[in-house]
Amino acid sequence: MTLEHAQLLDALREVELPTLGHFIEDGFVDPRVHPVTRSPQLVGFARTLDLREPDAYEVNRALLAARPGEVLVIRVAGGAHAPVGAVTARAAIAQGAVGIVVDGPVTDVQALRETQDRLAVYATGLTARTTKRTGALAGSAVDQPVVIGGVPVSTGDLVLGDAHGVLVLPGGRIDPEVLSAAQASDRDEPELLARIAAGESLASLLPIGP
Ligand SMILES: O=C([O-])CC(=O)C(=O)O
Ligand SMILES: [Mg+2]
Repeated sequence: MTLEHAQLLDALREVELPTLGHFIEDGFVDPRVHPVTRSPQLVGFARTLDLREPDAYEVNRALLAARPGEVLVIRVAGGAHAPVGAVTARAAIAQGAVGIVVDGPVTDVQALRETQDRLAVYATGLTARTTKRTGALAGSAVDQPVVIGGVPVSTGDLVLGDAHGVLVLPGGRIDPEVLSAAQASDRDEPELLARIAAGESLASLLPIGP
């Protein structure tokens, strides 16, 4: 990872996702994929898994492929089986992964919360219906592009997450002007809030046109 790269990741860990929402329109995952853990801001590179069948062996293949700093991004066809729970989460952490995003449910919720400082987990909900050792996917699902909450994701895309949900940046890129505009907005907002709280005229604080 270059220094520039590391600085970008650091900046993305600091910027507020809702601030990026003022400047970016695409890439926000549908809010039905929501945080299951109370974790630090998530920033990492996607490692995708397209679970067309609820095949537990294929989940293990994705875990073996995961690299430090990655986020497992899993689409669950049918949305009824949990591919992630206590064992998966611990294995992901052992591989250095920083998050898991599932378009589908997860399980073992208590265990997921115990490791929430190290692994952010996003999902559509909870279920006790888990994956099975069927081998149905036979190694065909890791690194396949997926659509998660309406957003296409490929291995190597940047995945951001906070308490509000998940944002995907295709190709791991963000327009530097967008990032600096968001950083400036974050810097300026506390003063605006203070001025509103102090009773300053709203007409002078809230623009109503360009
Ligand atoms: O095997 C699964 O489907 C998920 C699970 O329970 C775990 O990771 O512990
Ligand atoms: Mg389990």
